[in-house]
Amino acid sequence: MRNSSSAAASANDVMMEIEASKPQDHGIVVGGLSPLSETLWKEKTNTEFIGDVSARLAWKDLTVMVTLNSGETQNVLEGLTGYAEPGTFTALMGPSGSGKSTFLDALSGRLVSNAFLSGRVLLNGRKADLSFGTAAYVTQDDTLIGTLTVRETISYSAQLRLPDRMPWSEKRTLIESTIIEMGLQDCADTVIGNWHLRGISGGEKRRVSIALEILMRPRLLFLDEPTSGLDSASAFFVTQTLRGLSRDGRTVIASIHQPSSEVFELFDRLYLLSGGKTVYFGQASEAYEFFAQAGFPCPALRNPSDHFLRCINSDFDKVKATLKGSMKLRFESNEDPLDKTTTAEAMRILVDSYRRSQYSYSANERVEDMSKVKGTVLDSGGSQASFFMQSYTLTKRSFINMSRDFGYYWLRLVIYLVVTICIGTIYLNVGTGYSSILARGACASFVFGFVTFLSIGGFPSFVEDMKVFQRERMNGHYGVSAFVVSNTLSAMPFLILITFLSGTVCYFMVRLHPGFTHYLFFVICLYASVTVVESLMMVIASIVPNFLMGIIIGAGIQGIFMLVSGYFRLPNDIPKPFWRYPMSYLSFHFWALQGQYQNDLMGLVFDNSSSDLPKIPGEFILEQIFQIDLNRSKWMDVSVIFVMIITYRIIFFFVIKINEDVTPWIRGYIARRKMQQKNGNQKQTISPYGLT
Ligand SMILES: Nc1ncnc2c1ncn2[C@@H]1O[C@H](COP(=O)(O)OP(=O)(O)OP(=O)(O)O)[C@@H](O)[C@H]1O
Repeated sequence: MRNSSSAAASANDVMMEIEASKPQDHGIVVGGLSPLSETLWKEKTNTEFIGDVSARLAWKDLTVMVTLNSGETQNVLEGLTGYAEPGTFTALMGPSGSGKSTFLDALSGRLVSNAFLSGRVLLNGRKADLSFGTAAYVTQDDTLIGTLTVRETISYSAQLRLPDRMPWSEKRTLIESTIIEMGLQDCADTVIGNWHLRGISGGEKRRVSIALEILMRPRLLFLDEPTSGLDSASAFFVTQTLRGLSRDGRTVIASIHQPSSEVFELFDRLYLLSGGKTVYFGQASEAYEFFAQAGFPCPALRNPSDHFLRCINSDFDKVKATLKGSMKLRFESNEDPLDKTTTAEAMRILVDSYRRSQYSYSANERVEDMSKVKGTVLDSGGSQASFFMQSYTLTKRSFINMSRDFGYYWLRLVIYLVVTICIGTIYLNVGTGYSSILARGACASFVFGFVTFLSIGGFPSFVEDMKVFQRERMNGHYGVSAFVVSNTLSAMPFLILITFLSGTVCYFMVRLHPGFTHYLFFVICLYASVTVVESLMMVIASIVPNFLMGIIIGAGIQGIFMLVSGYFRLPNDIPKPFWRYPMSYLSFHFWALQGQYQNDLMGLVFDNSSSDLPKIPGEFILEQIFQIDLNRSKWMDVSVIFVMIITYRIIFFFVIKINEDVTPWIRGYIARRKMQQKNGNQKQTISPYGLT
């Protein structure tokens, strides 16, 4: 009874959360905030909160210039002027390579380092730095965690970003209302899907990606080709959802590739780009008229968006020329003006017509008006959750993912067990005869060399983790340190389980040195060795995000480390420069073998029962045959491996930081230098003023 009333209450909350942001009249709601959105935004705004947190975005004379490797510069966007208002859905269209993605990147502050922006981008009349969370940005690819359900994906994202002090009931209301808003109720408890789990459809995945970004109730939403790769019904559903989001007073800008006529009808405004220039900006419904006035009316029965793109896609010129050359195209008399002129010429006419048109004039006027009105400063600054909440949530999410993904650790556990059973049967009850001396050495070398090497198999999963991290990081969901901490902690239980089980099988089948501490050392050393390989592979994944290249590099590094471990060549015989110092000391195999040899042989006596040959103490073998320094404790050797794990984790942290902060700066600097040198050579000057 109590449960059902609380469920009803929470359902009411969810409906209130949605209802409050629905349009009240026939028109568009501006700044209509639900109760929870209002709480969130009150904390985010720098200026006095006046209830209106709508985003009015205007851009004037926006030009983006990129430097190419040769030092040449190229204008990708040229003098774009326009605006996007709350409650509207602006579609950005243009042929491939026309600059749509660059335009979205320029507006959202995500331009790559060799691209330079000039002109103004104003948010609510103020110069805006839109990076990290002020505006939400949904990228083209859906990098989601395949093992989580839709509801879990959104819930974890909420816990990662919503303030810690917000009660769970309120967080749940936001999560449920987001699920309803994106039409995901039917698949809320279905997994996203991966290589071995059948999951939700492509259109649903796209809606989950959008749901994650609207969770924090952003007022400005950028989407890069949200409908590409979807069938017409899914594309229509996604676009309809975006239009619905805009009707809640949000400002939505999306680049759309080849929309169907149903999808086209959902656009409020259309920004048509070709070769980086504005072909048309205005009401989507007035675009027909503009094209007709410019001399390119849309023929009856043709999809308007197909016609617009046909008029401005210069690739058609090349296609026509090729077909003409091969005599495949017969020219019949046709009334279509496009058949009488080249696309390049049509584009020139359209760009000129737009520049002189009423549409361009009124866009300029509106931009001027918008830049005079100073509104609320929208600066969300990304996640509002504390470092501990972020680390805890990421650890939990990552742990659940690892436990559900068969390929992450379970498969490795099976392989480890199979391999260690093989080792166990080959070295079964190895004994203390003379021949067991080399057998013990070889067994240790194989376990700490090849068996730990198998950890490389986790690399594809690390790469997937890095992709999710990069998307979430770009959108300001959490910090790098929280990611590194969670990544380390979540793997720990699995690695302990794998090494404990396989180490135990191997230890007792081979019957290595008897005694609990010896067994414990063997398992700890195996755990440390597998963890250090994982840490090394994580560093590689952060530098080389391609899994084939990463596996090859990881295998190469481990092969070299194995070579100098002291088994294939005895420590004192390894050439001193480079191989012994520093390579053997950098090799974790070296420390693992030194420790395990001591652990196994010290205290044992080897004899040969069939002859009168002398008994050989383990200490003698260690010093004289394996060249082990007995003054150093085996625990010291294993400690060195733990220090290596920490060092690799620190390197991992810094590599991510360098990738984020230093590399773009260096690339930008190089691009600028190349540009300056080129200009110097050509005795030209490109004004650096206004370039950012
Ligand atoms: N950083 C850059 N360096 C060099 N060239 C660039 C850079 N960014 C964009 N370009 C070039 O600018 C043009 C526009 O690229 P952009 O990705 O913005 O086009 P698009 O309209 O989004 O294309 P698509 O629809 O195929 O994704 C392309 O020719 C591209 O090669």
